[in-house]
Amino acid sequence: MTAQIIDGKARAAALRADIATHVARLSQDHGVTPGLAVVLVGEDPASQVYVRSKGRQTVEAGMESFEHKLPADTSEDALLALIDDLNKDPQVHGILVQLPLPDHLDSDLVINAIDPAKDVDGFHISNVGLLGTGQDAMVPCTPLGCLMLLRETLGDLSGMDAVVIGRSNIVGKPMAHLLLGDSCTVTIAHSRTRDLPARVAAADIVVAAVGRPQMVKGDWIKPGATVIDVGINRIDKPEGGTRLVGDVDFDSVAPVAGAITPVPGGVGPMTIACLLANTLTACCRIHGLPVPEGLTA
Ligand SMILES: Nc1nc2c(c(=O)[nH]1)N[C@@H](CN(C=O)c1ccc(C(=O)N[C@@H](CCC(=O)O)C(=O)O)cc1)CN2
Repeated sequence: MTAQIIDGKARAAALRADIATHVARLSQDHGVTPGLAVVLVGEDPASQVYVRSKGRQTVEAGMESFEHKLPADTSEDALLALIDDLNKDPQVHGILVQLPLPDHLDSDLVINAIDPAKDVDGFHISNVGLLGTGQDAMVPCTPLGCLMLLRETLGDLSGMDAVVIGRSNIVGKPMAHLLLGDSCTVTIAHSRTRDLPARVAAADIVVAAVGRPQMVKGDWIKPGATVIDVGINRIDKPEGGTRLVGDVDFDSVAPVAGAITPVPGGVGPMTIACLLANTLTACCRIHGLPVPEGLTA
């Protein structure tokens, strides 16, 4: 068996095109343009790339982009004051603070200062609680993107056995809640999990979000399973230079799995497309307008 390659890049492009259509209609019919504010503290090179992509794709979708780039030594008070301004700004419907923040800043404190209605990352404790109790929440972008890819690949997920490897607040935990919401039987595995290969071998769906390059091997995988690789790891190439790999050993897993996301070009592009989806959702909710179908969990 050779796995179907799940083309996240193409799926993300289609989602962005759909969002752009809705944004144009929103402006025309209601005179409202969704606005996304992205806050970057410091000069982490990867974060700079992601923030640039977010700004570009926001504008391409017809939305307003507000970028706030702050020096690495920005104080917590200054950052909280900026968030307070953005919470009050009627042009801003979505607020995102790029992570990781420099060590002297308390991420939880900063995230929980964002108005939950504008929390397009879905990291605010209110949105975490709403998702955990099956209510309408802003859903974290990466897990939302994974869910969209899974539904498109498999259709109804009900009754399937899913393993989520990784228990982060950004991916692992919300992913598990989303799969549970779609009536999967969910195992959350982590660094202390005993006999991880055996647990993975029992799963119809494997979501790897552990941050360890090529950890999940082909002989762990149930033949025909769907494998979603959230990892983005840069490793050295034997001939010099570097390349991106996921948390899944693609070469050994692809011949066994039924479907698999590549890295790059799988989950990553869906993260930013879902950020735009969440911004449109937040804008509609704030203005009391119906949220277009297909953007939320
Ligand atoms: N506030 C947030 N911070 C971070 C998030 C997040 O969702 N919210 N996620 C990650 C980084 N991230 C977006 O911010 C992100 C990561 C990767 C990609 C992506 O498209 N990756 C490409 C490869 C890119 C490359 O060449 O390096 C791919 O997988 O094809 C988009 C967004 C941490 N911080």
